This record gives sequence, structure tokens and C-alpha cells, in this order.
Amino acid sequence: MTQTTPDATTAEQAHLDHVYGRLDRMRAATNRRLRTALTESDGTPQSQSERESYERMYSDDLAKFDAAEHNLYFGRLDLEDGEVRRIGRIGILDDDAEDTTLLLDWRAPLARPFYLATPAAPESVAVRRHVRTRSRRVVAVNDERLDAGDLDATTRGDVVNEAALIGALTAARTGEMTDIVETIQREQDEIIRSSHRGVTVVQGGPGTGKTAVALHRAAYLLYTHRDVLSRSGVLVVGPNDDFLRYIGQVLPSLGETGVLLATVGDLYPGVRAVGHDTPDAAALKGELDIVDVLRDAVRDRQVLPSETITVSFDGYPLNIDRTVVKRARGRARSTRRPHNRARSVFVRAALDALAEQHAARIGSSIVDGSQLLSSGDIADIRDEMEHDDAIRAALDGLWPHLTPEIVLDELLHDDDRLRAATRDAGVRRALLRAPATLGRFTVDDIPLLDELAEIIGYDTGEDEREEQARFRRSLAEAQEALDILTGSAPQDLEDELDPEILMAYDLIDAEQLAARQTRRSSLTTAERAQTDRTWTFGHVIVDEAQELSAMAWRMIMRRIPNRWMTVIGDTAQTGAPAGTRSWGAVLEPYVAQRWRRHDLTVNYRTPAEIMELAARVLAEIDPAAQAPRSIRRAGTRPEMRRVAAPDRAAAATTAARMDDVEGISAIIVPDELADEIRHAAGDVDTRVLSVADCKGLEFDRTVVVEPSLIVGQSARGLNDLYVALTRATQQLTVVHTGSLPASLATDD
Ligand SMILES: Nc1ncnc2c1ncn2[C@@H]1O[C@H](COP(=O)(O)OP(=O)(O)OP(=O)(O)O)[C@@H](O)[C@H]1O
Repeated sequence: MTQTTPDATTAEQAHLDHVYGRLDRMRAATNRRLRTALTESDGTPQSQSERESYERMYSDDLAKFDAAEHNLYFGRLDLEDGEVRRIGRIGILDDDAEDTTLLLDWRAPLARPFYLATPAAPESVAVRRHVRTRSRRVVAVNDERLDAGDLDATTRGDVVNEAALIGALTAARTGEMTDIVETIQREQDEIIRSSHRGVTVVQGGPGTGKTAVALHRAAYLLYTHRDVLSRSGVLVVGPNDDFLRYIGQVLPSLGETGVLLATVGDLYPGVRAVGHDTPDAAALKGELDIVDVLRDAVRDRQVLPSETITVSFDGYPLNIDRTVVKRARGRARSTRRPHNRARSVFVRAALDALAEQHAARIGSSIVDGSQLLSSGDIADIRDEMEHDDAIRAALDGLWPHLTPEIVLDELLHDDDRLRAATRDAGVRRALLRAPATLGRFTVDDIPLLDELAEIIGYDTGEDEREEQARFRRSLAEAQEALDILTGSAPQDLEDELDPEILMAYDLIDAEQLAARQTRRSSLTTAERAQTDRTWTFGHVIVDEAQELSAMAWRMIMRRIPNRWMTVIGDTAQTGAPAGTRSWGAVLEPYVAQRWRRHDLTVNYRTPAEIMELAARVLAEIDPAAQAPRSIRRAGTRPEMRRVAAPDRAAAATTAARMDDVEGISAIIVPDELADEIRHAAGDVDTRVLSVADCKGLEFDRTVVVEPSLIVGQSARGLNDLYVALTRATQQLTVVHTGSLPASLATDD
């Protein structure tokens, strides 16, 4: 099906030269504009801010041009009617009079047949050409005739751009994911370009390209809905930092830098989560029942004093007793406002009661006990009490201003507080932590902090708002000082904008002003979103979504009130104790029926020989599940190597060596053997990973150590083994001392 003629190569080289020539001119022009923008500011805050937004725009353009440099032009369609379309990483128009299209962006609708056309459904395409280039040179041209019913292609069914695809799949891995724009397959393209406005669920076995699809969908949506999404941002949630590093280059290589990549542990600004809880605690913290525990923990902070608190006011004792507090508390609670926002109601109700109490003492007529003070007098007493330090401190203790961090930290480290929040002794035992962890939060705590922020009515945007308030205050103070200096208020000035007249801005520390301007205008949407808990995104993509607990879903849903999401995962790979078994069960509480499921069926990563072995594990997890179909064979079968215990680590390390071939390898181990194997591996260039850490990653060669222990280490051990077995693109070795799990045993 492929032909490379010298003529075709020459023709494509000519086009390539033309396209790169244009790219170079675009780059030079943008560089010039950037330089001009940088030198043109006149120093006012307004022009500084304008300058920064130009700077960002031009820098983004330059980053896009740089990203497009590699494999800029890769595809061509010759339509039946003679039209020629050329497809590349970005769209490029010529600088001729007609603005001729030199390249179509791969995401443009006109480029779509490149990914969809098959001999069975050619979509008016006569020939699809794949152009391979390296360093601005055409190195190969492959043509696929779709109109003549290319025999090879027909027998291969749905696979498009097959030569390029197989080339990409068999290439040695580098440890960083690459984009797949040149070889996106039909079932993947349908998801990437789906116009569904609800939740799109992508279920697919290992290696079916779910992560690749997620990232290309982000790029596609940003291209198609640039207006909305560049302002609100796109969030991609992944399972761990290693995974985010692994996928981190894909979107920039597609020219998209505005996407926030985060783990669940990153989603609560200001707290850096470290590690996970024990499986028992993680499971409890993942269930929605924990919400009641958190609510009760906050109610427990709304204190009824066990004895009357007496403070001295105006020379008299004032009694803050249970009745006063109970009433004020009831009033505050009945507003149903979050704790911090109901605080003012509590304080006001308590002060009203205390003012009455004081008035009764000092203002009662000795004749008939009637109140001699007017309501205005009593209001004055109330105001005075409001500024009384002792009273304020007492009320603060009874209904304190809270932060989620303090509430959760103290709850998890104090049995009494836990007791007040839950009667269940088992739950308390699982949640209580050692004192050494005080002040530290795990990834499983993050959704709880977020929940508490809702219950308390606290958000991290408060910092920004406070800063704005401070700024407004200093502006007002400066204005006051100015008024005193000039003896006239600004509204008296004939012309407020007269540059000769001293303005409030002149009195504010220049540095403060500059810092503020820089912070506000130089942050990207993604950066601003990252620091604001209440930020709502335009689209959210969740990868490895099967791992999320119900509480994590609740948190993510707060970030996306419009529920326009892409949810990607494989319920057979769920390892987390609170993870998902059913998409309907997690999504329907939020979107009812507004979700649509797509299934990916072809495994691009794992060769058939390895997948046959992994499929036996899958059958044990779920006899009804269908293993994805591998697109290629490796030519070697997985090796089961039984060794004596003392030789285990050495055998694993030897099997993972990559001296003879290009690429990367990993040893996947049960948690209890991690230290032993890491020690043996020393500084050999192989990664030793637990199953949780290898999720979503891939290696040319993997060694899986002691599968029975992997199965035995958690309630979802078989799922873990399935994940471990499906990481290799070329070769798999299983090293074990004892017996193998039943599903692998027949090969022993
Ligand atoms: N159309 C494609 N063209 C080229 N490579 C592809 C294509 N689809 C997937 N791949 C490659 O297959 C490998 C597996 O893809 P990916 O990691 O996205 O799968 P996954 O479904 O997320 O797997 P897992 O569930 O195991 O994490 C990657 O190397 C990816 O680049």
C-alpha cells in the first residue's frame, strides 16, 4: 500500500520548504513585535499591564511556532475531485495576496477525513499521503489509495495510516509521552471531536490510547472553543505526579500551554498533600458518609460553655451563660449559612442578649423594675461591647473563625474531637493519626479539606480579596492624606486627570503597585485557576478516573458546574480502595442521564503475546469483560522465571537491563519488596515502581516481581496485577519464587 516515488518526495520537499519559509517569517515578525512591545511602555500601570498581555500573547505564539517545528507537515489528502489538502500541527496561511492555505491545522474540520477515511468509507478521499520528515527534510512518503480499494488496507479494516502507526508503536520509549496527531485512529477521533456537551465517558482497556485521547481532546476543544476556554481554562486531572510529568510535554508539543494539569492532591490551593492514608482510612475518607462526620466536627466548634463565663464590663460582671449562648447559637444555625458566615449572626445575637443583661443591671428603676434606658442607649452599650476585648475573646472561643486545615488537623489527631464527630468506634480508630503527622495532609485528605471549606464558608480566594481590600484601603488612606495636603477633596478638582496634580497612586509605594500589577496580569488562566479554590473551569478532563473516590468526585464537580467533562478510565484497572466500579453510579448523582459512554477496543501498547496472558487475569476480575485487541505481535512470549528467594532481586535486575537495546525498562514490585529490589537495582538505569506508581505509564521492557504478593496486598490485588502486566510495549518477564496466581499458573 505504500509507494515512495522520487517525484513525490521532491514535490513534498518543495512544499515543506515553502511552509518552513513562511514559519520562519512568522517567527521573525512576532519576535519584532515582542521587542517593540517590551520597549514601548510609558511606565503607567495601564500601559504596563497592556505590555504584559502583549508580551504573553507574542510569547505564546512563539512557543506555538517552536512546538510546531518538529514534524510540522505530515499529511496530505487528494480528494476525488482533485482538491489537495495539506495537514500539519498548526494551520499556516501564506503571505501572498490570496492568503493561500499552506497547512490546515489537524483540528480543522477539513482535516478530519485524514483520520476517518477508510477504503470502506473513503469520505471523497482518493489518496491519503503520510509525509515523514526529519529536521526539515522529507524522509518518506507513503500513499494509501482509498478509491481503488487498496487490498492491504481493506483487509486491515479500520486502521488508518498503518505504516506510520506501526512505526510509532514499535519505536523505543523515552519516558515521555508523545502526541499522536499523525496517526489518530477513527474510534479515537470520534471521542476527540465529540460535540456532546454533557459528560463523555471513555472506557477502554490498557493501552487503548485513553490518555492520548484525553490530551488531544483538550487540544481540540481549545482550538474549537478558544474564546470560552482560554478564559475559563481546561483542567486535566491525573493520578500522580509521575504521570503528570510523563504526559506533561504532549499539550505544549501541540502548541497548547494553557491547560492546568493536576492530581487530586493539587486541587486544594495552599496545601501540599504528601502520600496516602492506610487502605482502611482511605476507604472511609472516600465515602460520602464522611461528610456527616465533617459537619459534626464543625458543629462541635460551636461551643456551649459547660459553666458560665463571667467577664467584667463597665465595672459590672457580665455572665455569658448557657442560655445566652444556646439562643445565639440556635439563631446562627437556623440561618443555614456556612460556619464562618453565620458567625456574625451568632455574635450579634449574643451581644443583644448581653446588652439587655447589662441594661437590666444598670438601668432598672428601683421603684418598679422598669427599664429606664432607651433602646438607643442599649444599642450604644451593644456597640461598646462589640469592641470590648474580653467579650470578643469569649465569643471568639464559642464560635471561632475556622479554617479547614485547623478543623481537619485537630479532628484527625484528637480522640475527643473525633468522638464528638462520630459515634462509630471503628471509624474513629481508622481515622485517628499519630501525633507525628500533625500539620501534614495526605492526598485522601484533600477532598475533605475542600468539603470543610464549603461547610465553613472559607475559600482560599479570601487572600486575594483581602489583598484587594488592603489595596483599596491604602488607596483611600493615600487619598485622605492627599486631601489634607491639598486642602481639597478630589471631586473639587477641575480636572481629575491633570497629570500635574498629585494623585493617590503617587503616595502608594511604587513597589507595591508594581508587584500587584505584575501579579494580576502576568498570570495565565491556568495559574490563576490553580491558586483559587472557587475557580470554575470551562472543561474538565479526568484521566484514570476509576481511581477517584466519591469524595474526590464531589470536589471535582465543584470545579465544573456546567458539567462539561471528559471522563476517562478502565474499571478493570481500579486499584484505589474507594475507586469506582461503575460509571453510572458515580456520575448519575451529578448529571442524571447527561453522560454518554464510548468504548475503545484496540490496544496500541501491549503486544498480543503479553495481552493474552493479561486477559486471563482480566477474566478472573470480570468474566464478562472483553480484553482489548492488540494491534500487533512482538514475536516473543512473556517469560515466567522461577528463582530461589536469594536470587530474586538479581534476577529482576538482570531481566530489566537494556544494555543491548534502545528504550526504557521498569521493575514493578509488591510494596513489601520495594526496598529490597531498589537496593539491588542500585544505580542501574531502571525504575523500580509500585503498581500505584506505574499507573498510566509504559516501558519497552517490564519485569513484574512476585505477582502473588501483588494480588495479595490489597482487596483489588487482581486489578493491580492486570495493570502491572500491561505496561510493556515489547517484552515482559515475570520473576517469582513461590507459586503463581491461578490465572498465570498454567505457564509455569
Ligand atoms: N493512534 C495512535 N497512534 C500512535 N500511538 C498511539 C495511538 N493510540 C495510542 N497510542 C500509543 O499507545 C500507547 C498507549 O496509550 P495510552 O497511554 O493513551 O493508553 P491508555 O488507554 O491510557 O492506557 P492505560 O489504561 O494502560 O493507562 C501510548 O504510547 C500511545 O502513544
